Amino acid sequence: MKLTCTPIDGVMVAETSRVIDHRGAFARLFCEQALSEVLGGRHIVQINHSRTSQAGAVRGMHYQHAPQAEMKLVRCLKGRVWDVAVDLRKNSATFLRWHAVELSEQNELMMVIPEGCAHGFQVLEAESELLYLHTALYSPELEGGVRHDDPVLNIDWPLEMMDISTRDKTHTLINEDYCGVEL
Ligand SMILES: Cc1cn([C@H]2C[C@H](O)[C@@H](COP(=O)(O)OP(=O)(O)O[C@H]3O[C@@H](C)C(=O)[C@@H](O)[C@H]3O)O2)c(=O)[nH]c1=O
Repeated sequence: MKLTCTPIDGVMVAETSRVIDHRGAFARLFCEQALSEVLGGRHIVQINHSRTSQAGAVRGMHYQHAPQAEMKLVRCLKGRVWDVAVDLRKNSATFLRWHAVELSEQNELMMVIPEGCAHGFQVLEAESELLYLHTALYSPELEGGVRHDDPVLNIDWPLEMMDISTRDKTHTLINEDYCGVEL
């Protein structure tokens, strides 16, 4: 797995590849050893999958608060998505900056999103599927969110935004008192 840094500390892109032969293909989706530098002692404790029907649909921007703050590794198994990480770490040099990468079935990239960064995505092709690897258990009471259309973040979304959940439409907007996520 080849790892590439992004302008946001800890947000990384891992390149993977599949082996193709006459029967089809074989791919390694996760390797604790190859990702040991990224994981830094963390362990994958939950694997989730989502399918999103409509192109243009946006999910996010989500994170979990301590003590269940988590690193997520995200890849697209089917279709194409515009995957976005937002830095919410209060003392980070890139506080409130975002970084986006297109993830697709073809490019086989995996986005690494560390604790204190929110994650969201827009589906570029109908019926796109994502696979998530998580380093903490799902804890609904510790979920946090920021708005995908928050003017302070000013995230570029390639398509018209649609099919957004009620929860995602109602995350609190960032104001001048916002001081970020404590880890
Ligand atoms: C995230 C999650 C949801 N659920 C349930 C709650 C709800 O009934 C249903 C759908 O949940 P949500 O609306 O939160 O699904 P969704 O908006 O797709 O949530 C996901 O969004 C992206 C951006 C992420 O980064 C993920 O970590 C996750 O937060 O599934 C679980 O049982 N386990 C989970 O880990």
